Amino acid sequence: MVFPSTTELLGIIKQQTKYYESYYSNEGSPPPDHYSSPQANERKLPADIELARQAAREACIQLYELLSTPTDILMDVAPASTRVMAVDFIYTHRIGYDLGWGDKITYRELAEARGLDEDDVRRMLRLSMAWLLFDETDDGMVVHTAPSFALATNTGLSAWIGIMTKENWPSMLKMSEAVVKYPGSQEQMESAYAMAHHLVEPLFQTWEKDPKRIKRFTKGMEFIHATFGAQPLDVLQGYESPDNAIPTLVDIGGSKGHVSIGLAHAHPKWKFIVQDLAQTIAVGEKELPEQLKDRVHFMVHDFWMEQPVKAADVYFFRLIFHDWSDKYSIRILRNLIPALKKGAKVIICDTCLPDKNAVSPYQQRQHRGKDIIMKSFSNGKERDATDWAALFKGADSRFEFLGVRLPPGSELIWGGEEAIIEAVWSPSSEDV
Ligand SMILES: C[S@@+](CC[C@H](N)C(=O)[O-])C[C@H]1O[C@@H](n2cnc3c(N)ncnc32)[C@H](O)[C@@H]1O
Repeated sequence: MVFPSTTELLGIIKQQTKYYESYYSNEGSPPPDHYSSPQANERKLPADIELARQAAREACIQLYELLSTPTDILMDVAPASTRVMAVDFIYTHRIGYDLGWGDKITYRELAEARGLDEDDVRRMLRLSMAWLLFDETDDGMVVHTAPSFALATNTGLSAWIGIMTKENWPSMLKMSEAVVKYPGSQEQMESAYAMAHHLVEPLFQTWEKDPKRIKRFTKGMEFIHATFGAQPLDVLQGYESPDNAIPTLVDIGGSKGHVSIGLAHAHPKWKFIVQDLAQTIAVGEKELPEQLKDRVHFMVHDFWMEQPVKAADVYFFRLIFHDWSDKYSIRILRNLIPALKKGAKVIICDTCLPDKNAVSPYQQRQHRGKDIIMKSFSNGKERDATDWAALFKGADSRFEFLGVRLPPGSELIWGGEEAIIEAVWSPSSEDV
């Protein structure tokens, strides 16, 4: 891979930042910073401006790394881990979760409200401030910055941070041990996560017995979908029923139905059946908007069992297969077969890894990071286009692989573009 020079990177930064800033200067205001209001920071930018912002950000990181010595690169691990610690501290103790934007509070009040030592809180928050979370006023009071306010008030973002620090972080530190103990394992119970959390049964069953974890996970998944997900419209693009029949989509492992709900709004003719484990389905049923109750249904179904909904038009899986190794992913696909009618579509929304040299090392970092997080989590994996084709072929030759497409706008999804991976059930006439 050819890396841009410092001069080229400076050129990119200058050009892209100027373009990004032009959007604000046309409106007569500067771009927001970490101290600007939440409204200014949460504003959704037009696609071209957002792309310019991302390009400038990536070039800045590349420039920073180009100006780093080999020792610098390695020594950066220490501050990076203190950032995780600071975020975990705030999340764990809900520091500032009831502090309004612009409100001030003393360290003592923060500590007393959480039953913590004042000096511990001061030191942890001064570390957090160095990472742009909270600020201290001239008179020694604590106030929010835009990032700390976002963590405190965006329940989905907060849940996602909790998943990262409480669930993932301990398992990442077990990874090196797991690959020695269980080399090349495809088993969930042999994952770094299982080791770190001392699992006695598979993780989804473990979570099922812990309503707080289920709530955090469903909330976090909903946030990821709303913030980085492929737009529901694109998933069913080209699938409108030609004959006025009411088509059905089965959303397998659909959590609390956030994707099906989005799809239901976009496709008023379709019916949706969301399947998941019992606790998750209970959350979904409780939260389902009244006006969708006739078209979005929930069903407890374990995808290790045969699919009970026969002859649906689409069997949909979002962010399911990356949780599982090939051995288990093939099992999930095979459990569909008795239910499939000729022409039924299997639509998967998941990552499709780009070629190693097709994207910058910075973007590779996101993709490869996700791949190894899935390994540490459950010995799952992210797949490239060849892997996806092989998965369907390995499940059954009657799955005709239709390919992978990236929905419009996926280039805006930083490091996490969700591909749409499709197959059609095509038995030969003797098989039908
Ligand atoms: C990574 S989440 C994806 C959720 C949702 N599809 C989304 O895109 O936000 C995986 C989902 O699979 C569900 N799941 C795990 N094991 C399952 C099983 N054996 N049968 C059905 N669902 C299961 C989990 O409860 C969870 O909701």
